Amino acid sequence: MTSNTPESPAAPTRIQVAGTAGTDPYEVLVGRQLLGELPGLIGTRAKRVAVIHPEALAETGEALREDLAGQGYEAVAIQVPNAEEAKTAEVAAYCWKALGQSGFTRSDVIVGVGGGASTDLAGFVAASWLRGVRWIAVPTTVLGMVDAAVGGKTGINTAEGKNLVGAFHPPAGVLCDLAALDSLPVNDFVSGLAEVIKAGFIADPVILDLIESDPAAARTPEGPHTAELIVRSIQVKADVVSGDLKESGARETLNYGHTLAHAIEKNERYKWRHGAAVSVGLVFAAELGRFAGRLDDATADRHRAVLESVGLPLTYRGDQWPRLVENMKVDKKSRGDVLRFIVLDGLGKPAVLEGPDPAVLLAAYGEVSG
Ligand SMILES: NC(=O)c1ccc[n+]([C@@H]2O[C@H](COP(=O)([O-])OP(=O)(O)OC[C@H]3O[C@@H](n4cnc5c(N)ncnc54)[C@H](O)[C@@H]3O)[C@@H](O)[C@H]2O)c1
Ligand SMILES: O=C(O)C(=O)C[C@@H](O)[C@H](O)[C@H](O)COP(=O)(O)O
Ligand SMILES: [Zn+2]
Repeated sequence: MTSNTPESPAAPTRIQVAGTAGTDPYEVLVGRQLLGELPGLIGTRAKRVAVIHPEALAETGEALREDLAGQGYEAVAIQVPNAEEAKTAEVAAYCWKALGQSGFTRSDVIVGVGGGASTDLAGFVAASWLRGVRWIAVPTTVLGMVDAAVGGKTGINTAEGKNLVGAFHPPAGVLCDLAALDSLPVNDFVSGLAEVIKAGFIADPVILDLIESDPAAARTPEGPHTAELIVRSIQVKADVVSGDLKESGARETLNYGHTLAHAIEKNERYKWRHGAAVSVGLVFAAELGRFAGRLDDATADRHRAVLESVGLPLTYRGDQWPRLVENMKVDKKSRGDVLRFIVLDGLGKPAVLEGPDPAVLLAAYGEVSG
């Protein structure tokens, strides 16, 4: 990837997401200085635009609001808490109130700016307001760009579990401005790499090769492969959701590592970053595949090695297993009382493991107990 000057940004990479289940297709753009794309995505019918952004991006949110107001829209900025504190029914209700007070109609548009938590909330507000208004995602974290903003899963958490309330409501477009990553704290940058590595294991091993070639560089926005890692991961997600928006089959593979990850997040009252929990969940899923006799040792071991090389966690508290099993029961892949996991039958070969023997589950957990 070549660098570009402020005067002449290189043309963005465009990744297509097909419309399925009666939804429209859309594009994910990756590049720099992409906000000029917003008016085209907002369209001519909108009179009002609501910019939902986290506290950490107060200046960005206000600048965007001013810019849109300068273009003639009635623009409001709705500031929400950072991270998982935004993914609550109370914050969604706060957003609904702001939309109601601004007279927001079905032809108006929401712009969700921020990390995955902010775009999950903004998308959910868009899905629920007037039973669905258009929205545009402007992800500003690695994780948001490669995963959360793409694919139309929107939602909030409840005390009982992660993302338990939500809707499939794809955006009209996704703008990934790589410059946003410059202000991201390193822990948040690295946390996003867990989903990048997930994409590598389930579908695109070149991702793993690129990270393994220089793990220290992979931890930074300036890394030589950062843009390629992001584009490749988005392509993996786009390919899957283009064929299965509502997770009736192939989309479950994107949940690799998430059954345990979400149980950990709930156990930590959503104070852990999602990517950190996914990292532990990926090691667990690899061990589960190995103990179930489905995954070879080399590929299972590679999980631990590549995750550790970028500084992601590999273990969780050994004494929490009974609580984690309880938490996993509300995983969205569960059917009745049967737990279902995504495991690998080999590199790039994700598959479902249904109702594993509790002894196998415990053995796999033994490998991630710290
Ligand atoms: N919908 C999906 O398909 C999907 C996929 C993966 C993850 N998710 C969700 O995404 C969330 C995690 O997203 P995340 O890792 O982006 O975390 P996050 O949204 O919590 O963001 C992390 C922190 O960084 C701040 N921030 C965001 N952009 C910044 C920037 N450019 N500079 C400085 N600070 C910035 C945020 O305000 C927050 O405090 C979880 O809730 C997870 O469930 C959803
Ligand atoms: O897009 C998907 O599908 C995924 O599973 C991607 C996950 O990385 C993401 O964390 C998603 O929000 C999890 O969904 P959930 O349905 O298990 O809540
Ligand atoms: Zn995830």
